[in-house]
Amino acid sequence: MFRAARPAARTARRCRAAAKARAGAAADGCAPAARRPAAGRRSRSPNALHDAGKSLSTPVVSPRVDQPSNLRFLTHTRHEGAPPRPGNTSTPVLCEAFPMRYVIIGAGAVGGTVGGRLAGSGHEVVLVARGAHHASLRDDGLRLRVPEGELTYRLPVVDGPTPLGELREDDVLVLAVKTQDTEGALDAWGPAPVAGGGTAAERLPLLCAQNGVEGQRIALRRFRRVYGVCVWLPSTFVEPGVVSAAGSPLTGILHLGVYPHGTDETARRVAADLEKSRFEAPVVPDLARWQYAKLLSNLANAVEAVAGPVESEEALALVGRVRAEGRAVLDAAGIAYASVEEQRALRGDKVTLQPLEGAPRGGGSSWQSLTRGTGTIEADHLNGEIALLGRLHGVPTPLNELLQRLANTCARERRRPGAMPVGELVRLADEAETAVGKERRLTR
Ligand SMILES: CC(C)(CO)C(=O)C(=O)O
Repeated sequence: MFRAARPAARTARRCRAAAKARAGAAADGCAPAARRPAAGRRSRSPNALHDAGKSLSTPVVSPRVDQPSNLRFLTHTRHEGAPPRPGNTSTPVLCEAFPMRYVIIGAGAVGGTVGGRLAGSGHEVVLVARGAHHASLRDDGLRLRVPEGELTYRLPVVDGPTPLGELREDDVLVLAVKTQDTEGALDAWGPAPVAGGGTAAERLPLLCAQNGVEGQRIALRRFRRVYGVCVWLPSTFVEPGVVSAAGSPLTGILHLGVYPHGTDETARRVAADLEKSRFEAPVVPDLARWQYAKLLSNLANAVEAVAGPVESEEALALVGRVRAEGRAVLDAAGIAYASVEEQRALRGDKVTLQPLEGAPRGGGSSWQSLTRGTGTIEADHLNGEIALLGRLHGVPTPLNELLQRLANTCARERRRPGAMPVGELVRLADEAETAVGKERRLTR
């Protein structure tokens, strides 16, 4: 529960002292350095299959949970690099000396990994899950399979905000559900009351750790304080209660920033916590540039889901065409995106996939949706985002439309991933492009 704040002046003094100490450390060259990968390692694609490896050890980790909150509010400010948000003039800024509690809404592959890693570095974490996953997390803890072994985290687990009572003023909500589940999650969490008055939507920071660009836009309709995350985190939902993340030496790279643009103290504090938890977390004023670059890479998700691993020359060539279509659309829309070289330079070998026993990585998030037979898939917000922008800016997108349609059909009909031979998919892609070419000639 939220505790009474100390007198603001005293808290401000403590925070200023902490900031001064940090600045001094940085000047002395003692600031925490970004983790560097071991030299000489070969990076593997996060989408590669990993099914060989060594035995798992099973340490039971007892992260700090339910520790008293030391949170104190310092000042009120607005985020930098962006105009003030209406109604957001009294956003409390949390003093860096005091910890925050992370409420992970959607503790699946990405959410479970982020939550587990934060808990492992001593942060207070609440997991939100439903059904069999909720029951397993509650009864047996979160089992996180990572290159160090299987780590078990016994954390508070809820299926919605009600069991938590009032949310705390130091809560950070991390939305890690798939984009198509965003509305439902926000319906539940937006109106939740926060200690001291107001609702989550009015007062708490909401970080959208999702693929695509739409979740944060949906969120900003309801929440005042929205942050975007560019999620580079190969992870898998193995079975209820178990998630795996094979990246090493880092578990993932999570760019973050204020949505729609800018940075602020909350983003920096979250990033600092993530950087203590095996992530690199650059706080960037132009997050969209990274997110659109990631969107281009996620256009291949549907190819993998529909036709299996993108390994053959045929499949790689098709992905090249699908991404070229995506780039043409972004260029026509005047949307900037980080280049492949810039992304490669930043990521280097920092997130190299290691074999994990008992947790083979079959594929990316769309592949996993088909494997689990969830009945839905993210394609409307990946290939569908390109189709939407194409229609808005007059650029035909036959390949992305085709993939969006096929991926949705596979999900709806609960087909296994890779059900269509890649040759057949290429034939359909050729046909779709030819049809658009003919249509254009006729309408000229
Ligand atoms: C890059 C990767 C594999 C992990 O973040 C991904 O985006 C996905 O699975 O959709």
